[in-house]
Amino acid sequence: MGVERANRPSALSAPTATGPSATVDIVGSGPSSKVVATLASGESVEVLLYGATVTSWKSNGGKTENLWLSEKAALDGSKAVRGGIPVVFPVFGPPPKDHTTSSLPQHGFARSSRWEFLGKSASEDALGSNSVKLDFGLYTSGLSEDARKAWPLDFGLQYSVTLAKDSLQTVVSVRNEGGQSFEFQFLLHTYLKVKDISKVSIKGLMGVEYVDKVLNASTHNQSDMDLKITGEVDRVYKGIPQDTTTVVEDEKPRFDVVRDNLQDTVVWNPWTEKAAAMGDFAPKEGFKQMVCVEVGTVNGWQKLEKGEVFEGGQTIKSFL
Ligand SMILES: O=P(O)(O)OC[C@H]1O[C@H](O)[C@H](O)[C@@H](O)[C@@H]1O
Repeated sequence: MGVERANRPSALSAPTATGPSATVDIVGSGPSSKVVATLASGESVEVLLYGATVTSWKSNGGKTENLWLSEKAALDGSKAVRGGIPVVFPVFGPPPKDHTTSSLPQHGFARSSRWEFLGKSASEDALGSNSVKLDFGLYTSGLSEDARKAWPLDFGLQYSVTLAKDSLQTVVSVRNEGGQSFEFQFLLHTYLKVKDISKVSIKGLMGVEYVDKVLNASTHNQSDMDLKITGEVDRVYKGIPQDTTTVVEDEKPRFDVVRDNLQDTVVWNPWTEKAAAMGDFAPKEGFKQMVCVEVGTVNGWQKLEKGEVFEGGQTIKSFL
Protein backbone atom coordinates (compact mmCIF):
# COMPACT_ATOMS: atom_id res chain seq x y z
CA MET A 1 0.00 0.00 0.00
CA GLY A 2 1.62 3.26 -0.99
CA VAL A 3 0.95 6.91 -1.56
CA GLU A 4 -0.15 7.41 -5.15
CA ARG A 5 0.33 11.07 -5.97
CA ALA A 6 -2.22 11.04 -8.79
CA ASN A 7 -4.95 9.77 -6.45
CA ARG A 8 -4.45 12.33 -3.75
CA PRO A 9 -7.84 13.88 -3.08
CA SER A 10 -8.28 17.07 -1.12
CA ALA A 11 -10.89 16.41 1.52
CA LEU A 12 -11.14 19.92 2.87
CA SER A 13 -14.23 20.75 0.84
CA ALA A 14 -15.87 17.31 1.10
CA PRO A 15 -19.20 16.86 2.92
CA THR A 16 -18.81 16.16 6.62
CA ALA A 17 -21.08 13.16 7.23
CA THR A 18 -19.81 9.67 6.43
CA GLY A 19 -23.19 8.00 6.87
CA PRO A 20 -25.17 7.20 9.99
CA SER A 21 -22.21 5.51 11.73
CA ALA A 22 -19.83 8.49 12.07
CA THR A 23 -19.43 12.21 11.50
CA VAL A 24 -16.24 13.94 10.45
CA ASP A 25 -15.80 17.70 10.82
CA ILE A 26 -13.00 20.09 10.09
CA VAL A 27 -12.84 22.52 12.98
CA GLY A 28 -11.03 25.87 12.88
CA SER A 29 -8.89 27.31 10.15
CA GLY A 30 -5.24 28.04 9.47
CA PRO A 31 -2.54 26.42 11.59
CA SER A 32 -4.93 25.30 14.32
CA SER A 33 -7.36 23.38 12.06
CA LYS A 34 -8.19 19.91 13.20
CA VAL A 35 -10.25 16.98 11.99
CA VAL A 36 -12.75 15.62 14.51
CA ALA A 37 -14.39 12.23 13.96
CA THR A 38 -17.15 10.90 16.19
CA LEU A 39 -18.82 7.50 16.06
CA ALA A 40 -22.59 7.30 16.55
CA SER A 41 -21.85 5.54 19.86
CA GLY A 42 -19.94 8.62 21.15
CA GLU A 43 -16.24 7.65 20.80
CA SER A 44 -14.14 10.35 19.15
CA VAL A 45 -10.71 11.32 17.87
CA GLU A 46 -9.20 14.74 17.10
CA VAL A 47 -6.27 15.20 14.75
CA LEU A 48 -4.50 18.53 14.36
CA LEU A 49 -3.31 19.09 10.78
CA TYR A 50 -0.12 20.50 12.29
CA GLY A 51 2.02 17.39 12.71
CA ALA A 52 -1.04 15.17 12.02
CA THR A 53 -0.95 15.03 15.82
CA VAL A 54 -3.76 13.10 17.47
CA THR A 55 -4.61 15.39 20.40
CA SER A 56 -7.60 13.52 21.85
CA TRP A 57 -8.99 10.00 21.73
CA LYS A 58 -12.06 9.19 23.75
CA SER A 59 -13.47 5.71 24.24
CA ASN A 60 -16.30 4.40 26.45
CA GLY A 61 -19.03 6.31 24.58
CA GLY A 62 -16.87 9.48 24.73
CA LYS A 63 -16.49 9.38 28.53
CA THR A 64 -12.83 8.28 28.83
CA GLU A 65 -9.94 10.39 27.48
CA ASN A 66 -7.03 8.06 26.71
CA LEU A 67 -4.30 10.54 25.76
CA TRP A 68 -2.46 13.00 27.97
CA LEU A 69 -2.20 16.51 26.57
CA SER A 70 -0.28 19.25 28.37
CA GLU A 71 -2.37 22.24 29.42
CA LYS A 72 0.39 24.36 27.87
CA ALA A 73 0.72 22.38 24.62
CA ALA A 74 1.00 24.74 21.65
CA LEU A 75 -1.97 23.96 19.38
CA ASP A 76 -1.42 26.88 17.00
CA GLY A 77 1.35 25.46 14.85
CA SER A 78 4.10 27.36 16.67
CA LYS A 79 5.86 24.23 17.97
CA ALA A 80 5.45 20.46 18.25
CA VAL A 81 2.56 19.40 20.50
CA ARG A 82 3.42 18.29 24.07
CA GLY A 83 1.07 15.35 24.37
CA GLY A 84 -1.26 13.25 22.23
CA ILE A 85 0.53 11.30 19.49
CA PRO A 86 3.26 13.30 17.75
CA VAL A 87 4.69 11.59 14.64
CA VAL A 88 8.48 11.29 14.67
CA PHE A 89 10.16 11.15 11.21
CA PRO A 90 12.79 10.89 9.70
CA VAL A 91 15.00 10.80 12.82
CA PHE A 92 14.38 9.91 16.47
CA GLY A 93 16.08 11.98 19.17
CA PRO A 94 18.97 14.27 18.41
CA PRO A 95 20.27 13.41 14.91
CA PRO A 96 23.68 11.74 14.73
CA LYS A 97 26.70 13.49 13.20
CA ASP A 98 27.68 12.56 9.64
CA HIS A 99 24.26 11.33 8.56
CA THR A 100 21.74 12.70 6.03
CA THR A 101 19.54 13.70 9.01
CA SER A 102 22.34 15.60 10.83
CA SER A 103 20.94 19.09 10.18
CA LEU A 104 17.40 18.26 11.33
CA PRO A 105 15.95 19.18 14.73
CA GLN A 106 15.36 16.53 17.45
CA HIS A 107 12.66 14.04 16.26
CA GLY A 108 12.72 15.40 12.68
CA PHE A 109 10.13 17.51 10.86
CA ALA A 110 6.90 15.46 10.63
CA ARG A 111 5.60 16.62 14.02
CA SER A 112 6.10 20.27 13.09
CA SER A 113 4.88 20.31 9.48
CA ARG A 114 1.34 20.95 8.32
CA TRP A 115 -0.15 17.82 6.78
CA GLU A 116 -2.94 17.55 4.20
CA PHE A 117 -6.23 15.90 5.07
CA LEU A 118 -6.68 13.34 2.28
CA GLY A 119 -10.06 11.87 3.14
CA LYS A 120 -12.20 9.71 5.37
CA SER A 121 -14.03 6.42 5.13
CA ALA A 122 -16.43 4.72 7.48
CA SER A 123 -17.04 1.00 7.69
CA GLU A 124 -18.97 -1.61 9.58
CA ASP A 125 -17.64 -5.09 10.28
CA ALA A 126 -19.58 -8.36 10.19
CA LEU A 127 -20.52 -7.93 13.87
CA GLY A 128 -22.01 -4.49 13.20
CA SER A 129 -19.13 -2.59 14.82
CA ASN A 130 -18.38 0.79 13.26
CA SER A 131 -15.09 2.47 12.54
CA VAL A 132 -13.93 5.60 10.77
CA LYS A 133 -10.57 6.07 9.05
CA LEU A 134 -8.93 9.46 8.46
CA ASP A 135 -6.03 9.78 6.01
CA PHE A 136 -3.36 12.46 6.11
CA GLY A 137 -0.43 13.14 3.77
CA LEU A 138 2.90 14.93 3.95
CA TYR A 139 5.12 15.30 0.90
CA THR A 140 8.41 17.02 0.14
CA SER A 141 6.44 19.94 -1.34
CA GLY A 142 4.69 20.51 2.02
CA LEU A 143 7.88 21.07 4.00
CA SER A 144 9.25 24.39 5.17
CA GLU A 145 12.23 25.65 3.21
CA ASP A 146 14.49 24.92 6.21
CA ALA A 147 13.34 21.29 6.48
CA ARG A 148 13.68 20.75 2.72
CA LYS A 149 17.20 22.13 2.78
CA ALA A 150 18.13 20.01 5.81
CA TRP A 151 16.77 16.79 4.25
CA PRO A 152 16.69 17.28 0.45
CA LEU A 153 15.09 13.94 -0.39
CA ASP A 154 11.77 13.22 -2.12
CA PHE A 155 9.30 11.29 -0.01
CA GLY A 156 5.58 10.75 0.53
CA LEU A 157 4.08 9.96 3.92
CA GLN A 158 0.54 8.73 4.32
CA TYR A 159 -0.81 8.44 7.85
CA SER A 160 -4.07 6.67 8.60
CA VAL A 161 -5.89 7.11 11.90
CA THR A 162 -8.72 4.62 12.45
CA LEU A 163 -11.14 5.03 15.33
CA ALA A 164 -13.17 2.01 16.44
CA LYS A 165 -15.27 1.51 19.56
CA ASP A 166 -12.44 0.39 21.87
CA SER A 167 -9.34 1.04 19.81
CA LEU A 168 -7.32 3.53 17.83
CA GLN A 169 -5.07 2.42 15.00
CA THR A 170 -2.37 4.71 13.63
CA VAL A 171 -0.35 3.51 10.64
CA VAL A 172 2.17 5.25 8.44
CA SER A 173 3.41 4.43 4.99
CA VAL A 174 6.65 5.99 3.83
CA ARG A 175 7.43 6.07 0.11
CA ASN A 176 10.70 7.00 -1.54
CA GLU A 177 9.59 9.26 -4.38
CA GLY A 178 13.08 10.36 -5.41
CA GLY A 179 15.84 8.97 -7.57
CA GLN A 180 18.18 7.83 -4.79
CA SER A 181 17.83 5.64 -1.69
CA PHE A 182 17.28 7.18 1.74
CA GLU A 183 17.46 6.13 5.39
CA PHE A 184 14.98 7.05 8.11
CA GLN A 185 13.68 6.30 11.57
CA PHE A 186 10.02 6.51 12.55
CA LEU A 187 8.20 6.53 15.88
CA LEU A 188 4.74 7.26 17.31
CA HIS A 189 5.38 9.30 20.46
CA THR A 190 2.15 8.34 22.27
CA TYR A 191 1.42 10.02 25.62
CA LEU A 192 -0.96 7.62 27.38
CA LYS A 193 -3.11 9.06 30.14
CA VAL A 194 -3.23 7.23 33.46
CA LYS A 195 -4.86 8.09 36.79
CA ASP A 196 -1.89 7.46 39.06
CA ILE A 197 1.58 6.51 37.84
CA SER A 198 2.39 4.86 41.20
CA LYS A 199 -0.20 2.18 40.38
CA VAL A 200 1.05 1.56 36.83
CA SER A 201 3.22 -1.24 35.55
CA ILE A 202 4.21 -2.06 32.00
CA LYS A 203 4.29 -5.65 30.81
CA GLY A 204 5.56 -7.30 27.66
CA LEU A 205 9.20 -6.21 27.72
CA MET A 206 10.76 -8.97 29.82
CA GLY A 207 14.03 -10.30 28.43
CA VAL A 208 14.35 -7.37 26.00
CA GLU A 209 17.59 -5.40 25.66
CA TYR A 210 17.31 -1.65 26.14
CA VAL A 211 19.42 1.46 26.01
CA ASP A 212 18.94 3.50 29.18
CA LYS A 213 19.23 7.19 28.27
CA VAL A 214 19.05 8.12 31.95
CA LEU A 215 22.18 5.99 32.63
CA ASN A 216 24.53 7.39 29.96
CA ALA A 217 22.99 5.32 27.17
CA SER A 218 24.23 2.08 28.74
CA THR A 219 22.73 -1.24 27.59
CA HIS A 220 20.70 -3.44 29.94
CA ASN A 221 18.31 -6.36 29.84
CA GLN A 222 14.79 -6.12 31.26
CA SER A 223 14.87 -8.80 33.95
CA ASP A 224 11.56 -7.99 35.67
CA MET A 225 8.18 -8.93 34.28
CA ASP A 226 6.79 -5.53 35.34
CA LEU A 227 8.36 -2.17 34.60
CA LYS A 228 7.36 0.25 37.37
CA ILE A 229 7.81 4.00 36.95
CA THR A 230 9.21 5.46 40.17
CA GLY A 231 11.53 8.14 38.76
CA GLU A 232 12.70 9.47 35.40
CA VAL A 233 12.53 6.73 32.75
CA ASP A 234 13.89 7.07 29.21
CA ARG A 235 14.55 3.65 27.71
CA VAL A 236 14.79 2.42 24.14
CA TYR A 237 13.72 -1.26 24.03
CA LYS A 238 15.13 -2.88 20.89
CA GLY A 239 14.00 -5.74 18.68
CA ILE A 240 11.07 -6.80 20.86
CA PRO A 241 9.85 -10.31 19.96
CA GLN A 242 6.33 -10.01 21.40
CA ASP A 243 3.85 -7.69 19.62
CA THR A 244 1.96 -6.37 22.62
CA THR A 245 3.00 -4.07 25.44
CA THR A 246 0.37 -3.81 28.16
CA VAL A 247 -0.08 -0.89 30.52
CA VAL A 248 -1.62 -2.18 33.73
CA GLU A 249 -3.15 0.20 36.27
CA ASP A 250 -4.43 -0.91 39.65
CA GLU A 251 -3.74 -4.50 38.59
CA LYS A 252 -6.14 -4.27 35.66
CA PRO A 253 -5.15 -3.89 32.01
CA ARG A 254 -5.59 -0.24 30.97
CA PHE A 255 -4.05 -0.30 27.46
CA ASP A 256 -2.70 -2.85 25.03
CA VAL A 257 -0.27 -1.29 22.57
CA VAL A 258 0.15 -3.65 19.61
CA ARG A 259 3.02 -3.04 17.19
CA ASP A 260 2.75 -3.78 13.48
CA ASN A 261 6.04 -4.09 11.59
CA LEU A 262 7.80 -1.96 14.23
CA GLN A 263 10.36 -3.67 16.45
CA ASP A 264 11.23 -1.05 19.05
CA THR A 265 9.47 0.75 21.90
CA VAL A 266 10.58 3.75 23.92
CA VAL A 267 9.21 4.16 27.45
CA TRP A 268 9.47 7.73 28.74
CA ASN A 269 8.40 9.62 31.81
CA PRO A 270 10.23 12.89 32.52
CA TRP A 271 9.46 12.87 36.28
CA THR A 272 9.91 15.96 38.48
CA GLU A 273 13.03 17.73 37.20
CA LYS A 274 12.68 17.18 33.45
CA ALA A 275 8.96 18.10 33.61
CA ALA A 276 9.88 21.31 35.46
CA ALA A 277 12.44 22.15 32.76
CA MET A 278 9.91 21.91 29.90
CA GLY A 279 8.14 25.22 29.37
CA ASP A 280 5.18 23.57 27.63
CA PHE A 281 4.66 20.82 30.25
CA ALA A 282 1.70 21.60 32.50
CA PRO A 283 0.64 21.05 35.16
CA LYS A 284 4.12 20.38 36.52
CA GLU A 285 2.76 17.36 38.42
CA GLY A 286 1.29 16.09 35.14
CA PHE A 287 3.99 13.42 34.87
CA LYS A 288 1.96 11.47 37.47
CA GLN A 289 -0.87 11.14 34.95
CA MET A 290 1.09 10.04 31.90
CA VAL A 291 3.47 7.53 30.46
CA CYS A 292 4.83 7.55 26.92
CA VAL A 293 4.87 4.15 25.22
CA GLU A 294 6.35 4.95 21.83
CA VAL A 295 6.42 2.26 19.16
CA GLY A 296 8.84 2.72 16.32
CA THR A 297 11.81 1.67 14.28
CA VAL A 298 14.68 3.57 15.88
CA ASN A 299 17.46 1.02 16.33
CA GLY A 300 19.59 1.71 13.26
CA TRP A 301 17.92 2.84 10.03
CA GLN A 302 15.27 1.71 7.59
CA LYS A 303 16.49 2.05 4.02
CA LEU A 304 14.18 2.63 1.05
CA GLU A 305 15.31 2.39 -2.54
CA LYS A 306 13.66 4.52 -5.24
CA GLY A 307 9.92 3.75 -5.40
CA GLU A 308 9.92 1.48 -2.33
CA VAL A 309 7.37 1.75 0.48
CA PHE A 310 7.65 0.97 4.21
CA GLU A 311 4.55 0.53 6.34
CA GLY A 312 4.27 0.28 10.13
CA GLY A 313 2.02 1.34 12.97
CA GLN A 314 0.16 0.48 16.14
CA THR A 315 -3.25 -0.44 17.44
CA ILE A 316 -4.00 0.77 20.96
CA LYS A 317 -6.82 -0.93 22.78
CA SER A 318 -8.39 0.91 25.70
CA PHE A 319 -9.95 -1.21 28.43
CA LEU A 320 -11.95 1.74 29.82
O1 LIG B 1 11.01 17.23 24.20
P1 LIG B 1 10.84 16.34 23.00
O2 LIG B 1 11.72 16.73 21.84
O3 LIG B 1 9.40 16.25 22.61
O4 LIG B 1 11.29 14.89 23.43
C1 LIG B 1 10.69 14.24 24.49
C2 LIG B 1 11.32 12.86 24.73
O5 LIG B 1 11.14 12.06 23.60
C3 LIG B 1 11.58 10.70 23.71
O6 LIG B 1 10.79 9.98 24.59
C4 LIG B 1 13.04 10.62 24.08
O7 LIG B 1 13.45 9.29 24.38
C5 LIG B 1 13.34 11.52 25.26
O8 LIG B 1 14.75 11.56 25.46
C6 LIG B 1 12.82 12.93 25.02
O9 LIG B 1 13.10 13.74 26.12
